[in-house]
Amino acid sequence: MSSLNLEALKKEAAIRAVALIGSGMHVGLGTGSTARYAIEEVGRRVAAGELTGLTCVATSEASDGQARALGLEVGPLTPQPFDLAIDGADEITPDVDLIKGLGGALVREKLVEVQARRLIIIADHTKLVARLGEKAPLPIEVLQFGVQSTLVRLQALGAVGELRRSSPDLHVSDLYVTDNGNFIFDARFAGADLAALERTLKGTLGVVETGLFLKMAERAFVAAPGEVREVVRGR
Ligand SMILES: O=C[C@H](O)[C@H](O)[C@H](O)COP(=O)(O)O
Repeated sequence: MSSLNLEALKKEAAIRAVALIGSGMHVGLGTGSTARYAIEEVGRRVAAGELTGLTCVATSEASDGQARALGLEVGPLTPQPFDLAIDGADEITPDVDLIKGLGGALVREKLVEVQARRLIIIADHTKLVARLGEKAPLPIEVLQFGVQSTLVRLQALGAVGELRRSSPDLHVSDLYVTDNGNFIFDARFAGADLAALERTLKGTLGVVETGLFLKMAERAFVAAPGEVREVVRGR
């Protein structure tokens, strides 16, 4: 499938999710190439007068900038629950467990989305997997300070991977730095107990957060040619 067609599918999924937003809602805005379409559609609906009194929190500097440029009201993260958060994902299981963070925004995404009454995922069909880790590595955000020591601890847990670079260009040796000033270790793990893996990783010194989003999402709109499929947790 051409990348142009995939973009059209991402947009279709985004439009379906944004249709769930109503006036006066407090909304979490995701990050990435699919979430961009959702933010664009929110902006369109606000500009058309279809939505009023919306307040938003963005999960990255990029999404914050896009939303503000569209005239959306964007504020800081407070303990106020979100009616809805809409975001993309890198892998989606049939029970809507997720790997997120290939776009580098996993920490802010988790901080926002854990407060969402409804977390709605949007994606094209290439993101569907039977098991997490099938295609994507697991992004783990780690502190810059002492990173080599953190990597030794992660490798001792069985992680195989590498620190993310800022560019796939082999001549660029700079490491990717997140909006929070941290590095990302893209890891592969053997083993099936992801909840246990998450607990172990969160207990590892130097680890800030992981891209495992387990039992957080309510549903995913997954667009394939000719249909947008709803994948619902617990169904
Ligand atoms: O850190 C980034 C996020 O988790 C994204 O939502 C995820 O990587 C999916 O991005 P995209 O829609 O560009 O495939």
